[in-house]
Amino acid sequence: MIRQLSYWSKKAYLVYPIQVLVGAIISILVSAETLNYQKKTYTLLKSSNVLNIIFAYKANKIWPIFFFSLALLQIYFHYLARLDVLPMPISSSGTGSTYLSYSNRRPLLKNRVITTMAAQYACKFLLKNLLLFLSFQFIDHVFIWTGGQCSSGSGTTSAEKCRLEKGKWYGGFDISGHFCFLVNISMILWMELHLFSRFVQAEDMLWVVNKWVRACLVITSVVLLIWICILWITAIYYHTILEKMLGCLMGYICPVFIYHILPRIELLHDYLYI
Ligand SMILES: CCCCCCCCCCCCCCCC(=O)SCCNC(=O)CCNC(=O)[C@H](O)C(C)(C)COP(=O)(O)O
Ligand SMILES: Nc1ncnc2c1ncn2[C@@H]1O[C@H](COP(=O)(O)O)[C@@H](OP(=O)(O)O)[C@H]1O
Repeated sequence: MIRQLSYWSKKAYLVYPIQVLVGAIISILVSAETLNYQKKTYTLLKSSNVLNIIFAYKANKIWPIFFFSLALLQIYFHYLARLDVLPMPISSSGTGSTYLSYSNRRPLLKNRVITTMAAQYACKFLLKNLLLFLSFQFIDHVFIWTGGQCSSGSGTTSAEKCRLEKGKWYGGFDISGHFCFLVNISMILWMELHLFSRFVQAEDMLWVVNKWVRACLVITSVVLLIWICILWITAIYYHTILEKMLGCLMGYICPVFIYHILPRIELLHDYLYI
């Protein structure tokens, strides 16, 4: 399972542009009338469908659960890998395997591993929120500058606030918030799954992956697949091709900053990476 996860999490970044491309082809080949009829007929295609409500509009409430679960897993496995004596299962008096007691603990190194990685994940979380905040400021202002508005009459410049006011967000160039948001949060989890599976294999710690670890990885993967399903609907039934392309492109802002730029900031390297 770990090996498959390492492979698919490495390839995941290709899925979203392919969805935009396939969705564009379908939206060209299938008439707008047919797509609009299907959108109005099938519940799963409507904005109010339960998947969209729970896994898109409330994604900022569920995403931290998976992010910090993977963070804790990474910290735990890095902590174990830094111990001199890993807990090797040994047969005992028939009461199931017990573990060697840890020896040669190096408190300083143990603490440094935990504190450094905790700082790393705190920084990743803050950076994700900051970059998404700025991205949605950009998306919403482009919409307003291109003549868009909210039908609630409040004059809000936020699509989210407009929706909460039960208004209609119409009239402007509407870069896909679903693609921008769901690709960003998905790519962060894919990157964390990749880093974890690669570390477990590199440190030969596959035997530490118990049923609880596997359950965490499987549930996270299922949610990522649900977000891919939601984006198939977005890719086929919503937005213009350019709005989806730009939304998808903006979906890589967080992964690029967090996993390619941040690790290369020398000033922070000693504080965030071990
Ligand atoms: C190098 C060290 C860096 C550390 C960072 C230091 C600075 C930290 C500051 C962090 C705080 C930032 C303040 C902003 C906090 C937020 O606003 S977080 C929320 C960001 N916004 C989103 O996540 C928007 C999500 N969008 C939605 O949910 C949308 O409703 C939707 C689902 C995409 C649907 O879009 P519609 O257009 O409404 O259809
Ligand atoms: N997968 C999906 N399922 C249902 N509705 C979707 C969707 N993707 C986008 N939409 C809808 O398309 C509109 C623009 O979405 P976004 O800008 O976030 O990509 C939003 O509708 P509303 O305008 O009714 O809120 C959103 O709910």
